[in-house]
Amino acid sequence: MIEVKGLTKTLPNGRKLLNGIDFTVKKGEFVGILGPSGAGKTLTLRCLNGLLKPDAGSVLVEDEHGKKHDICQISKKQLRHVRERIGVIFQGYHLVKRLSVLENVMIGRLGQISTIRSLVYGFTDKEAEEALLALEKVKMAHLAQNRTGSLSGGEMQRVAIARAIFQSPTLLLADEPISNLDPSNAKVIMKLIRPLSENIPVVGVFHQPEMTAKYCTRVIAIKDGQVVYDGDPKLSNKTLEDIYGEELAQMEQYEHAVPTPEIVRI
Ligand SMILES: Nc1ncnc2c1ncn2[C@@H]1O[C@H](COP(=O)(O)OP(=O)(O)OP(=O)(O)O)[C@@H](O)[C@H]1O
Repeated sequence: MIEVKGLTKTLPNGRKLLNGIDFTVKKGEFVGILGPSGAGKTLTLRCLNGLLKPDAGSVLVEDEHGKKHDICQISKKQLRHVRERIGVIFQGYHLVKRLSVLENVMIGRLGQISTIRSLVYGFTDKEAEEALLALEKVKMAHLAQNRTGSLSGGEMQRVAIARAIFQSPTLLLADEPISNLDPSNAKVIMKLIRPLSENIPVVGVFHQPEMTAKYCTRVIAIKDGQVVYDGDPKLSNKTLEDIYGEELAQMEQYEHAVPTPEIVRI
């Protein structure tokens, strides 16, 4: 479970970027955060990961033993430990292109092994097998030895998901994980993320209400640094208009303008 209470972030000039964000996400939930540009979605996600310290509020995250930590208050060392179990999937994948696919998956657990072992990539055969299993889950095991830089965007995101799975996370965060992908790859990624929420809470920032309606179990909308909607992932047109305002027309134009790509396997 992750419990977010009263997150507030204010600029020195008095502008409130986050203005009392509250929500709880339980195991079994895949929550999509929506909202217009500049609403505070990414800042919220960064607070959930301990990358940004709010001025006020708390973020309670469970470690692998089920113990809750307020990541806004704990020491840097404790935060490093908690973050070893927070899987994050990014829009830009964050993989090391010169390494193999399998090595990139193993990076997910580097923080959990001793410094000496990590310096020489000292993983055991059992760990390598587990990494391969993670790759099988995302249907990428056949490319385990390939150079990551040779993969397509959709394939890279699948490797990033395998890396997060190998981390044995207690929480999974996704920062616009499908924004760089064509519609068919975006669906593949959503279908891979959703079952992960059976065992851990999953929270992602998205720009595609049609995708969160289909794959998320719940949607939270943020506008002007505040939660303005929290509930059913299928939003009515009225709610979408309330959330996005004039941006909605641009989004609809964009959706209709995106051609379905031809998939040619080379
Ligand atoms: N370091 C910073 N200094 C000043 N303002 C910032 C900083 N980081 C973010 N902001 C502002 O905070 C607001 C919220 O930013 P955030 O990145 O969370 O938006 P967002 O909802 O993720 O938007 P988008 O969908 O466009 O990515 C924006 O107006 C942004 O310009």
